[in-house]
Amino acid sequence: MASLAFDALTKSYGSVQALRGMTFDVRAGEIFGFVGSNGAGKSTTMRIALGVLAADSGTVTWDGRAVDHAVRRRIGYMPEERGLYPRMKVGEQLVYLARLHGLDGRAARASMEHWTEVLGVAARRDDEVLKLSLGNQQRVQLAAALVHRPDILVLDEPFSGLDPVAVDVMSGVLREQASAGVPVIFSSHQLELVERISDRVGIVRAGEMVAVGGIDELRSTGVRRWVVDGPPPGGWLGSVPGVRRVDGHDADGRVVVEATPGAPDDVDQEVLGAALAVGPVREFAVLRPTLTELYRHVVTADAPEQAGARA
Ligand SMILES: Nc1ncnc2c1ncn2[C@@H]1O[C@H](COP(=O)(O)OP(=O)(O)OP(=O)(O)O)[C@@H](O)[C@H]1O
Repeated sequence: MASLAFDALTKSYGSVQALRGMTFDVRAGEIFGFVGSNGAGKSTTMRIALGVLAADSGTVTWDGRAVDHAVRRRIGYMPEERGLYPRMKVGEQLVYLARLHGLDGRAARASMEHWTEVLGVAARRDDEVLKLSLGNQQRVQLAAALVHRPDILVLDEPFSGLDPVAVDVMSGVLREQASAGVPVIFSSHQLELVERISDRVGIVRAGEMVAVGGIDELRSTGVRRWVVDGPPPGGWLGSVPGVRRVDGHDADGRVVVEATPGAPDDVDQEVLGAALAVGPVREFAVLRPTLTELYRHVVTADAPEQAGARA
């Protein structure tokens, strides 16, 4: 299956090392959520794919072939700093961009009409971009990324500042594109949204990919936690080495217990056994972390010196 592969990218801006061997791939037909702290290196990685920036070392390939000018023309890109001409009319601008990417006049016009319709900005075709609200400018920005019918989508924070309806429209468009075989990578700080719409997620820390995988796969790794609805923990929890109670997670008499690093694989059986030895256990279940919890764990654990947060 074709994939957009980032392999061992490094990039420094003067003394700031923004990328330190960034490696991952985005497969055709999937939505890949790209997350990480401010300054972790997401925009830098995306800009390198677009050729807006050059890497110091490492490669970006599409279907095994170096991403060159011809491939880049087939990428739909939404830059973080946005890139529309404020004084140009929405419709003219989209037609212009489509033509720039090789569509003939008729196809460019049809594509502009289609995307302004789908994205709910058809009524604004004759308005200058600067007269639109920020959310509507963003819809136009997505239309600009899609108007030339790209084979690959690279979107830098496409959801920031959108209202919930626009988020749904945008997510629907990304899903449709992925279903048509387009690899879609988008960065975001809205982790619940990322968890909801991504097929796979990559978590970046200080210029490196530190966790990557399907949501379920990621959620089943990392910290092991169980919820126990049984006798008061004071009577049994202290007797099990390798676990601790997670404060602030009790609900309806249930406690949350977490394995500490180095705990044996079967420590869950010991927890259950210890609780049962004291009284009845009504519920004992694996508690999988949310993406937000996982993110906090991965991003803060043994954090190396950050590449530097941007102001
Ligand atoms: N043009 C530049 N000149 C100097 N340093 C830069 C430049 N662009 C980015 N950096 C630095 O490179 C690092 C990575 O920045 P980048 O914008 O790629 O991060 P990001 O993950 O996209 O962050 P955010 O979530 O805040 O958008 C940061 O330390 C940033 O300050």
